[in-house]
Amino acid sequence: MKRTKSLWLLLLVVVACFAPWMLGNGPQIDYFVTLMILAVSYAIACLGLTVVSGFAGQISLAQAAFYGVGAYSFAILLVLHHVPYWISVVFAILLTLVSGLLLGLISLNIRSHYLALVTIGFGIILNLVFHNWTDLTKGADGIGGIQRPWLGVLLDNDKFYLSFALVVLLLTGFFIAKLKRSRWGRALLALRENELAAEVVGVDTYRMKLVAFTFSAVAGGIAGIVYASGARYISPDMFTFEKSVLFFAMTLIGGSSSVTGTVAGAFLLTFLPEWLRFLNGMYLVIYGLAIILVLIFVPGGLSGIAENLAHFLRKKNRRSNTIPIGDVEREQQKDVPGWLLQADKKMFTGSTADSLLKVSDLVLHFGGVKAVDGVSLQVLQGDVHCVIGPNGSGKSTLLNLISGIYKPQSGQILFAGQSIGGKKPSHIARLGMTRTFQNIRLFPEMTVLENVMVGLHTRTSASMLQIGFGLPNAAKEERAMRERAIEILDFVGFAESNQLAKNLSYGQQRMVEIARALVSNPIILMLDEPAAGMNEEETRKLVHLLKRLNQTGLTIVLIEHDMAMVSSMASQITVLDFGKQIASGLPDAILSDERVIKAYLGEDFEYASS
Ligand SMILES: Nc1ncnc2c1ncn2[C@@H]1O[C@H](COP(=O)(O)OP(=O)(O)OP(=O)(O)O)[C@@H](O)[C@H]1O
Repeated sequence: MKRTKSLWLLLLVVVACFAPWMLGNGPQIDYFVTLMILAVSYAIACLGLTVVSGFAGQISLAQAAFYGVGAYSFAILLVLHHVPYWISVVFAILLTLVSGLLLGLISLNIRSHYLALVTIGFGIILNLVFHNWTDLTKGADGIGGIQRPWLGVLLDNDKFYLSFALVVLLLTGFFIAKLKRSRWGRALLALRENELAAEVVGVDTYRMKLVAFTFSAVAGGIAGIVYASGARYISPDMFTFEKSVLFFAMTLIGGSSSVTGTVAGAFLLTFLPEWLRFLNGMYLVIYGLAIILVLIFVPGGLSGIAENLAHFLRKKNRRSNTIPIGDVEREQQKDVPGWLLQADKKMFTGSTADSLLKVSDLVLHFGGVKAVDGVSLQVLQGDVHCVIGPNGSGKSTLLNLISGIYKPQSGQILFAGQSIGGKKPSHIARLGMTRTFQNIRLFPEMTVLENVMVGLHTRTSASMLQIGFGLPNAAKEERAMRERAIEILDFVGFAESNQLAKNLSYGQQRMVEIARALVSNPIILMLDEPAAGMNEEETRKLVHLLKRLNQTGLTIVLIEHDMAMVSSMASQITVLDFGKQIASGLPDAILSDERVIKAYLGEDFEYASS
């Protein structure tokens, strides 16, 4: 498979090197070659946008600014300061990297349309710099006499330069395509799909945003260098806000998270105005209208059309092979994956007698609402510790505090002896505490397998460069991740994992969320009302699964209203009411406690000790 992809790349590089020479000669061809060089540079810039907007879901309207930073810093060094060609290239890329990092840092806590506005402002400021810092940039006059790379005479020929630019585009495209199918790509997609869920399974979303902005800036910078060297002249008019909008439109029309789609979109929107020129004054209207119609009627862009077609053809020939969620017979025959066994967890925590999780006097008030008001509890290794209480009593808030979603106003949370109060959710996940949500939070546009593989982000380490350049250790790690995710999915009852998470039934989605939380082999699994919305059969399977997991030594914190489930599973119970803990201890004592019956269980509750 890997060899096939490398052969494809080689073949395309060969085609890119020779195709321009097949074009013949003449002024029309010269113009076509010039446009092709422009389109290639646009496509590289748009690939950067694919990473930040398509993968990571961060709206960026500053891509023309990075295109400009790359072009200007390269031209200034090369032409005005006579720095050698490749040293100018390296410094120009480093400068765009820094500017991308800067925009990323500015944008960390800003979302949606506010983020779009910030990126517009960033782009406008840089364009003003290109225009007005005349000592540095030569202002509106621009910089001319930009040379081409080292093959001198040969690259002076536009056709040869086009071959060179096409090879740069191919390498960038392959690098990004590889990235998309890796731990980095999945983490970026998870950030786009559900930022909170990504954080809770261990993806450091701040870091991912910085990575996305920096990567997109570098691609923009490379594109700017390719353009500047190709056109031999640059001026500020080339790097305006309108150009950023054009890049955005190209990416959307192509299909924002598709590499081939983005490249197709860039070429289409570069050549479309030329094809429509016969319409004279009307061509811009038709061009604009065509873009609007595509965006309205084909929201997935060109790649969306191709995907739908492929999906339709595949569906025609396929039977569903997803194992129904209630298939307990099958589940009982499945072994618990070896890596989920207790030995690992003992090693991590030392003694089994220690309390794994200790919460003391935890407080979080929302204005006048005392959501959590001085709660203390201890979870021992191997426990199923249930937290129960009436609606609004503070159970989810307690879990949000423990998993790092909220910062406590006071009190302490110790996990395996370490204070974790106020730490980021991704940090807590890395330590070995994972969770599911009351309202399921999957990554809907990702497949079941990808959803679960995101859960392994904290347990893997291949760098972007190792992945992009296809180094063996990265490929090996990717295979191991895939195997492990398939193993845990198989264990929870999924034989087929290539469907999108959004297409699953409610009960199946719950199971995928649990598999995603389990795949990193956590020390504690925290579940917020996992049986909510499940039918009897699904709940039965869930209880069976959780019991088996607990038997492997997995410690479970369970918030649940289903008292049959609580009674059958709990080894300890904590009861909350109005944010206060009204009882905590063994199930026998708690479920027959007068205060608990009065506040929550009701007089009709009958406890059958198991
Ligand atoms: N982000 C928030 N901002 C303001 N108030 C909040 C917030 N989150 C929770 N609350 C309030 O805190 C209280 C406790 O809510 P919480 O969701 O923790 O209760 P719960 O026991 O999990 O309830 P349920 O069983 O219905 O899920 C409620 O009054 C709720 O309205």
